[in-house]
Amino acid sequence: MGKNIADFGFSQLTSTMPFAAITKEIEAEYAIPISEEDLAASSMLNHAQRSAFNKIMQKINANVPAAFFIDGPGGTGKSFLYKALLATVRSRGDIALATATSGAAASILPGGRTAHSRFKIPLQQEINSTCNISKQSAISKLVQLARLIIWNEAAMAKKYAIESFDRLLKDLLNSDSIFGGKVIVFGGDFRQTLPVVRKRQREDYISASLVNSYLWPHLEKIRLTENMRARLDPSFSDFLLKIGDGTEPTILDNKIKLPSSMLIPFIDDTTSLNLLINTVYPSLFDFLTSSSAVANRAILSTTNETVQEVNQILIQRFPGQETRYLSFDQTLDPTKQADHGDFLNSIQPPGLPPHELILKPMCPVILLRNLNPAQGLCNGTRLICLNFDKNIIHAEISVGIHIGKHVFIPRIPLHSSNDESYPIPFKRTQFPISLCFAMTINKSQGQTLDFVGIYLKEPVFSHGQLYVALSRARTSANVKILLRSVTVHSTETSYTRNIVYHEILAAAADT
Ligand SMILES: Nc1ncnc2c1ncn2[C@@H]1O[C@H](COP(=O)(O)OP(=O)(O)OP(=O)(O)O)[C@@H](O)[C@H]1O
Repeated sequence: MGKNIADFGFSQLTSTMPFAAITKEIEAEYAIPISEEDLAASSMLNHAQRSAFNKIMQKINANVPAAFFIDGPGGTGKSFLYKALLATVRSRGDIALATATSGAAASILPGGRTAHSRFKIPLQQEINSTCNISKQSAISKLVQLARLIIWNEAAMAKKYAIESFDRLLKDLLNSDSIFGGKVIVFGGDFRQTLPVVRKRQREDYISASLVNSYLWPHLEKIRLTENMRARLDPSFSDFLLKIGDGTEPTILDNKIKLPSSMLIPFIDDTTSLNLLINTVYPSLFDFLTSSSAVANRAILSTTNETVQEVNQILIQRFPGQETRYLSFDQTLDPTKQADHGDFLNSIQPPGLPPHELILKPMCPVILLRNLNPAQGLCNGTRLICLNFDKNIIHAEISVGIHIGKHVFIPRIPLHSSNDESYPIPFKRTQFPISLCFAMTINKSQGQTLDFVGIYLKEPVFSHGQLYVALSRARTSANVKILLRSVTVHSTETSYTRNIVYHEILAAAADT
């Protein structure tokens, strides 16, 4: 599974520290495995990655304040660079904290946690919101010891979250310097999806973005440009960049034309969806023998409804005996239970597992909560189910550094979010997982997949979605898209909407 700091002869560090400082969090950081692959990454960097690596390591070595933003289109090796930095710093016996905006992006980094859970950043941020960490806390000690803090997918974070992180570090470290004088590496790509905002208005996305923060001018920008994911298919790489930059010409009704080689022909809804499913998953029996090969395939779609539609079809076709788990849904106000119980069973609020969870041995699922980040169980971790008990599911992690690890998933109470479209506050007791033959485009951000199906029953509805979906694959031959025909004229089935907020890209390019 790899080495940890102790294997590099630094175990004495913990024994020379004051006892009070040897907190659970610090021990957990020292126990993070350092894989041979990540250690070797620093010798495999391309020219721009190497220059970034050297610049950042120089600040760490000199122990001087620095705040960077690694800016690069999808696939240019931002995560690869973070892994090289984390492995290098950790192998010297130092602490490097790995965080990301989303659980899925955090799960890609060894020891990764969401920045919100690591720094107790309030989920509903306002201007001047503060993190809930005292100077005497374990996390405060961890921050003081950290030589490097990485925040991946920062373009997806609300500026107020990053501003409250800045205030937290200044407070914990008694410093007026930006981020308390630590070496901080943010990274992301403003071509990809932006922070989730309630009203989904263009101006709300723009004002919530880090590029509109007082911090943005203080971050030293480092640009990566070579698409390492799609380097074997340069014309695909160029096409992706045009989609991301919004420079692919719009032809019909403000839509772009997709290459016919990437399209699943539209015949009718059912036939074409079947074609897409059979192309992405030609043999579901393969799951029974090779969990990792098939775990790297997925159908991506825009909404939870279309994702569920595909997952339900696939679990029915999946071989094996099904186990059915029904959730127990309770209104927070017990007097409302009788009126709303059945209704709650019928709804599927974002972020909650379904009321009816149908699973089979070896089927792929995704975790919806941070259960135990140190053990690889983050919101976004993908798993393969093994055995089912009444209140526990035995599963195996199928991607990332904890791949192959056997884990147990408990049934737990989960609260609905404060979403206006679901006005009755309630809790659902269910396993915090959902099937992941299909997942939302937003959940796939940060992942490299062997084969990607894109199901656009409705066109994309926000900035960067089409780009994120397309850029998960390494070659154009490994992407198939199904566009639903809105009219009977089948010629229109090769056109789709691409939403790009040029003002965000312009602000991000302006250093
Ligand atoms: N220097 C390198 N040598 C070999 N492979 C590399 C190198 N840099 C990146 N890669 C590979 O290219 C793929 C994309 O890299 P990575 O996931 O780090 O990109 P990214 O910029 O983080 O992408 P995204 O923005 O989509 O999350 C990965 O499979 C990674 O292992």
